[in-house]
Amino acid sequence: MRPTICELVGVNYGDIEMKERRKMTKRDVATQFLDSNLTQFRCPSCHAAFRQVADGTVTCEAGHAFDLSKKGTLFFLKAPVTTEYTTEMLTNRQKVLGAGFFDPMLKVVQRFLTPGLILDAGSGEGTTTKWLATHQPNSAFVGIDISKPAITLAGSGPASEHQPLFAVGDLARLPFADNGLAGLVNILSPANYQEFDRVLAPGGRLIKVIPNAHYLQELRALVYPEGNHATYDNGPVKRHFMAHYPNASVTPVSYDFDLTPDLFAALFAMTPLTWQAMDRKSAILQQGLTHVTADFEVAVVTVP
Ligand SMILES: C[S@@+](CC[C@H](N)C(=O)[O-])C[C@H]1O[C@@H](n2cnc3c(N)ncnc32)[C@H](O)[C@@H]1O
Ligand SMILES: [Zn+2]
Repeated sequence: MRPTICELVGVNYGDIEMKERRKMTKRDVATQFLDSNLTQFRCPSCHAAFRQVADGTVTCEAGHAFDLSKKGTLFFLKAPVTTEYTTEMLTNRQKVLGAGFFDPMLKVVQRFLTPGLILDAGSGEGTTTKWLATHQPNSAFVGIDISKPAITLAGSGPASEHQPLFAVGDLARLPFADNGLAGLVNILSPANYQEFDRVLAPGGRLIKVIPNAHYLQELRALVYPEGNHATYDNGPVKRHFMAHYPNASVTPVSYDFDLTPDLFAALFAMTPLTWQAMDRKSAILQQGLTHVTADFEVAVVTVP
């Protein structure tokens, strides 16, 4: 028998033929994902294993039940948490990232990934998770973010062939069993290294991306024309990471990204950085930028 596309690319979606998968709803796709990887998860409330996923609900051994939304997303928090990112900011972030702003950085992240189940911790509106899932088809990806509006956006649009599973959750209380993940990416987001160590398998990779000094420097210069805020100091975040993982390697990634007026407006609207300059918004938008610097450090460690 000829292999299906799923078998050819090696994604663990179970035995479902691709033409059957195309007829599935997003909730079905998420159910299939969970069913195929159920032992890798655990209940975020009581830490018991998940017993089953059926009728759109995943249930733990102790009876805690989590319903899949129509978008195939899960809600793993006790109560919603409000963050500084509004749906409008997240939509603009999706537009800028969708235009490829992070692509060269994500290519470097992808180089360090090994096949298996991979978590994007602090996935935001999901563009990074989807990009990695498409470019690393022999792995399965989960995106977790504490912001419900972010995960709602991540779950929007048609499900792709390599659809990640998205869940609202806290990266300090991850819904994963101990020592199961092949990889954990943590891009411009907060971290909890104790929890990351718990969920990573021996030999698993942690890849943390932090902004470097010149990240968005042209935008910073517009926002703070008089001050010394045009560069960003990643020292505290990097020192904290290196203290926990002294054997980590760090790869700098820096490039220029071209902006149209439309993309510049989206860039201005996607970050809290520009809140300082809301009173000068129309002047800044008129002045515009034709390009902006992307400057990161990609810190990688293989856990023992
Ligand atoms: C600057 S955004 C980066 C999002 C995405 N990685 C990206 O690069 O576009 C930081 C993200 O971390 C999320 N976050 C903050 N605290 C979190 C927590 N305790 N658990 C999960 N996500 C969290 C925020 O909701 C936000 O989406
Ligand atoms: Zn439970």
